[in-house]
Amino acid sequence: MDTIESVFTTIAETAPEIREGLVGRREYQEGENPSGEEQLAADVHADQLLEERLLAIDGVGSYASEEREEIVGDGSGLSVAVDPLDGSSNIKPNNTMGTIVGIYDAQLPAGGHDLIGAAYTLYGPITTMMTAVDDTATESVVEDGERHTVREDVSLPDEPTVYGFGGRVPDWTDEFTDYAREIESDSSLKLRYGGAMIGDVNQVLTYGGVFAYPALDSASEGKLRLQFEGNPIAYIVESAGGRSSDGNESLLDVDPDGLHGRVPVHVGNEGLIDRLEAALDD
Ligand SMILES: O=P(O)(O)OC[C@H]1O[C@](O)(COP(=O)(O)O)[C@@H](O)[C@@H]1O
Ligand SMILES: [Mg+2]
Ligand SMILES: [Mg+2]
Repeated sequence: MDTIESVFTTIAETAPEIREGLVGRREYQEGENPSGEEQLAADVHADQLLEERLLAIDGVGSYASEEREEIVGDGSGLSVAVDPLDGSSNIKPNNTMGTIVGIYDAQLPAGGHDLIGAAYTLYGPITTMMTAVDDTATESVVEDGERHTVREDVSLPDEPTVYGFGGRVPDWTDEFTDYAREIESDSSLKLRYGGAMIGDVNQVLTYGGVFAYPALDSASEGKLRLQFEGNPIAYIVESAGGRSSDGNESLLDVDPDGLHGRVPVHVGNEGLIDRLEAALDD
């Protein structure tokens, strides 16, 4: 099995333990992650499991995660960049969460064009997984840590129907606000925002539409991290025939600003992202 497939298999095999490990780990603990955010015991538990399992894979030489300052490993072979638990603020209200992995054929921090594979697992009513390699996305149901393919060559529906925008409305820039008003008044689109990027992106990949966590007046780089969230999600959405943008260009073209650098994230149907870039260009 090649290293990319081994990473996907390891993420699927670890999913039940991460999911079961949520119980009893819903409290914030001492300390912050490198982005200055509080850490849940569940974040740290998932991070520890994934570091151990992924670094044990032949061909994986570096492990980095949003939960730890430094890269771990001997730097040989491929690098994996992980968001062990995306949407962890959703744990208390028992809403969706997920795990994201980007597989880079380069030392980190790296640009999106160094990605050779990406995946996420979604802990929803059931556990599903989206994997992307060689410009093709595949959706699986994960049962007892085993992947069962349910959608091959995933592609965004031509007629989009959902949108979800993060950040507080009063904090949106004027240009993004104009775009949001245009989207809200489009009768073919309805609001679907769950507070976990992975759940919101999976809706876009299922129904077609747009997800954004945009630049804010208070945070010009937005909230999401290029290495662990922006790049892998862009790789997956673009593999499904969609587009990604930091507001100006594909996220995969953005030069990394350190390991934990943030970036405005917009992903979805090509037409909706084209309209976003036009709106931000005004
Ligand atoms: O709470 P906010 O500001 O709406 O932010 C929601 C966003 O923050 C995140 O939860 C950040 O991810 P983490 O939970 O991995 O830190 C995204 O999943 C989500 O899109
Ligand atoms: Mg996240
Ligand atoms: Mg996280």
